[in-house]
Amino acid sequence: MSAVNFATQSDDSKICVVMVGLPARGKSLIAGKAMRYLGWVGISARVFNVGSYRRFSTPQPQAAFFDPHNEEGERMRRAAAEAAMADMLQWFNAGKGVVAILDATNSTKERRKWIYEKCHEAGIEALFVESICDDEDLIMTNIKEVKTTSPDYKGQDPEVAALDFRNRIRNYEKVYETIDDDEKNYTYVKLINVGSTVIINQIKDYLSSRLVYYIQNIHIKPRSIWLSRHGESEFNLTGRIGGDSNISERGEAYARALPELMRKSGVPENTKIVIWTSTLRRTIQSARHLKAETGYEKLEWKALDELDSGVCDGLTYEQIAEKYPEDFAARDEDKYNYRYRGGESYRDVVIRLEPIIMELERSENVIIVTHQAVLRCIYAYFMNVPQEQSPWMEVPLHTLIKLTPRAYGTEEQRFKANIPAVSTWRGKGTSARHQDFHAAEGEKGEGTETKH
Ligand SMILES: Nc1ncnc2c1ncn2[C@@H]1O[C@H](COP(=O)(O)OP(=O)(O)OP(=O)(O)O)[C@@H](O)[C@H]1O
Repeated sequence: MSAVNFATQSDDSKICVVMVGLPARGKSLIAGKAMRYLGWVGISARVFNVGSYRRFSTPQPQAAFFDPHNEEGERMRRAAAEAAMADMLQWFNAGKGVVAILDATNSTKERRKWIYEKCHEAGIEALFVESICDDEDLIMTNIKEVKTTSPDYKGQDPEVAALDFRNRIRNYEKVYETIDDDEKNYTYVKLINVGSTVIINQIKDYLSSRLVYYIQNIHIKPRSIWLSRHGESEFNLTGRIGGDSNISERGEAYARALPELMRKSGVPENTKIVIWTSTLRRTIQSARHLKAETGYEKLEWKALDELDSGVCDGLTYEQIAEKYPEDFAARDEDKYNYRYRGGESYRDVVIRLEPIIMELERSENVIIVTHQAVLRCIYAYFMNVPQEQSPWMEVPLHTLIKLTPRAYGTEEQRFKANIPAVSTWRGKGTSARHQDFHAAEGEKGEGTETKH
């Protein structure tokens, strides 16, 4: 494997991201997203959630359990933290772990000192991430949105659960200590009111700085991201890959249908949407009517250009199998890592898409009109699709995918334009099925699904 990513570029540091903050400050959301992002770029990461360890002994505690004067509660919470720490150290010792995320309130200086020392002894860099939020309305919304449905309150009245959770927070507030000058030797980032102010201290290595950059870009404003391949192209019709061909007549019909398809997918009133395309003709042409009819701002990104198929550019899969049989087989064997001669692999595409993902995290509503391989990589990021699976996913032509991020997952809806197109999907060990003229064949219909 010749691919390089930022995991291998950086030193071989092991990092423990230590979440800090009162309950309902988005710690688990940040932890979950960071893990998904790291997995996508190929870095082995795992979340150790102290709450789930505590649930073994105390599945449904009441607010009083978290009272600092409750000795029994304190002892059990300490035991849960120790068990999570032990598992984390064992995971690092087993050799494959690069980033562990310790998801708990870690609300006192004493607790953080204990974590810091444990990590230090084991040669692990501790990176503290504190989320501070004093917006009472937002906290109440958070409680109602995610806490009343937590396993801690299973089967309980949501109103009673919300009140109990509020009291749980009050108990934590009694002992909570924000990270301050006493801890100035630690590496930390403080996110205040969902990143409207960010304080960064003592970041030492490349991986930590990438992580901090990612975390500080996260926002929680409601928004959607729409994904579409370009309309059917002339190359699609002849089964050739790569190139910079125009869209076909049916591709043009899709381009005309796209504004209506967007409306059908549900665009909230007065929503500003930005169109992103690649620099290749087929995506620009596919977004042309959408831009003209809506007046949405449009950006062209080189990073969204299709996977570069090098010497195979302009060939059909049959021709590739004939001319480069070994390469064809090698690609089937490990499609994610296979790099076309003089071209790219999926792994290379993910690396060049990293700034796109960062920008997407910062952005609100965006429609991305791009290419099959690029779309698979972007989709894999949002839907947490494993690397070995993502290059084989079917992303049909003339279909709009709407992704809506929720607190702990992304909701997906697909909208098909009723315009036939060739299928460019190729199963392992076969040549392209580009002769199949049924965009809708065997696909998932319109529907909603949430993945975590
Ligand atoms: N930086 C933030 N500040 C405040 N709220 C946030 C932030 N990030 C995400 N949220 C919101 O917080 C809610 C998720 O809460 P989450 O479960 O992640 O909190 P938590 O801090 O892990 O709580 P707990 O300590 O109970 O596990 C979501 O509704 C999300 O929109």
